[in-house]
Amino acid sequence: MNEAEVRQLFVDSGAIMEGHFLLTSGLHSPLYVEKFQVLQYPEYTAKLCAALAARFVNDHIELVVGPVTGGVLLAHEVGKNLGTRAIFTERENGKMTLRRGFVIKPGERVLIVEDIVTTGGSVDEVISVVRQQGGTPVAVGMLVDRSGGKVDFGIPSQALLHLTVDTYTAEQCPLCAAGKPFTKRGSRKL
Ligand SMILES: O=P(O)(O)OC[C@H]1O[C@H](OP(=O)(O)OP(=O)(O)O)[C@H](O)[C@@H]1O
Ligand SMILES: O=C(O)c1cc(=O)[nH]c(=O)[nH]1
Ligand SMILES: [Mg+2]
Repeated sequence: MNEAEVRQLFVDSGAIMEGHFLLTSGLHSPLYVEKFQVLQYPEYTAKLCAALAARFVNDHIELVVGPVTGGVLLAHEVGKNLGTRAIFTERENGKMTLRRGFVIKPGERVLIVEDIVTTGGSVDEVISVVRQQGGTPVAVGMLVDRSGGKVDFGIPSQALLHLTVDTYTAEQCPLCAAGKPFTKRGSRKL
């Protein structure tokens, strides 16, 4: 899939939403990409993940890790394409962690996958978990990088779709200043 096809899939699925949103980073934004409007179709998830996995076929990936919620699906499908195990991280008392008895072997070469990246904070936390467990974070694969190319994980990264979207602190948010109420969509408890 090329970038235009990925963009069209997100638009046609109704994933691109306008309004006033509180993001997982605590930032506010007039645009939200509701990945599950796309991921609810297994056929689309499979196509996107095949395209993402293709970017990393020469990286000798041994394990794919993604953060809950979308990362569970993405890791599974990308791992299927790469012939690896697939596990996920989740937050415990707000801290990203590995549960469920998941183990990363020493030196294991890990691909981190993520659905939407805004600040890159969630991916950074997953990278830290992988390092703490003794694994080797090799690269990051994203469906959508909405940071305008600003994110830098210190390891190679690839995104299927690049967007540049405004984000604001609550204090600087023009939508707050205009009195427009915000909504919170993701699973993180803020
Ligand atoms: O780059 P960041 O600033 O960290 O933001 C991106 C993260 O926020 C969203 O997850 P969220 O925590 O809202 O939960 P969800 O995946 O369950 O929707 C999104 O799925 C990414 O994981
Ligand atoms: O930053 C976020 O929390 C976020 C932004 C976005 O567009 N979509 C999403 O699922 N999460
Ligand atoms: Mg998430």
